[in-house]
Amino acid sequence: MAVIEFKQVSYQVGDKKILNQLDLEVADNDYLTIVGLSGGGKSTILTLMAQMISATSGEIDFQGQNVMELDPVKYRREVSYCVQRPALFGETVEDNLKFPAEVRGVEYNRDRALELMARVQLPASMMDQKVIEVSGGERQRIALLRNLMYLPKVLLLDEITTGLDAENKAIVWNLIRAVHQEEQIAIVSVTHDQQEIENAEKVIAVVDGRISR
Ligand SMILES: Nc1ncnc2c1ncn2[C@@H]1O[C@H](COP(=O)(O)OP(=O)(O)OP(=O)(O)O)[C@@H](O)[C@H]1O
Repeated sequence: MAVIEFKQVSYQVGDKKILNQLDLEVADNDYLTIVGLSGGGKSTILTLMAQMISATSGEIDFQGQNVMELDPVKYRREVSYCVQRPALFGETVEDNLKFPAEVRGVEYNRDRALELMARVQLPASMMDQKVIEVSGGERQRIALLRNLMYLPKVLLLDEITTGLDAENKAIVWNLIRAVHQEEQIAIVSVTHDQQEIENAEKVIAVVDGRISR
């Protein structure tokens, strides 16, 4: 079954057609990699999936229901969006891992946070580290853990390993592949990374706002 489905989705700003009558399906356990030249519309597809913006025309469904009819707060818990060079919140690393519990009004699960930290090779001692003191690679890993404290149905990744070194990239991809396989989370990843593209399960190329087949 499709977890996200685009039906003839267009996105236009002024006279500029950014996406043109796009049909696209993300199945329950897909790992979809979106590629294409710069400016083709890849990030726009992700921001539409994340409901940061709304389609100009057409319909986007989540598990068979029009997203326009769904509660945006609940939707964002199911469809989680991670960007390149994400901002960290609060003062410490742990503030970021507490945040998902705070917005849900539930108790923070420190064991879960520590388990995730270990999976991306961050020591427990880093919990108290100030966010302004973490490196770019650490920041990307911490932000990704924030997305995974509560497992979404779909994880949207916008060039999240761009600018990271090979070691950091491998750590990040290992966790993503693991949650995809173990927890059956659908992944939609926009990338220019050659290695990621070579290892991709399903690739979609976007050219001038359309899927090129
Ligand atoms: N709000 C907006 N107003 C005007 N133009 C926009 C807006 N959002 C996106 N665009 C334009 O739409 C096109 C597609 O942008 P998008 O960011 O989706 O491309 P992309 O394929 O992700 O590119 P890149 O690989 O460089 O990140 C670009 O030409 C961009 O300038």
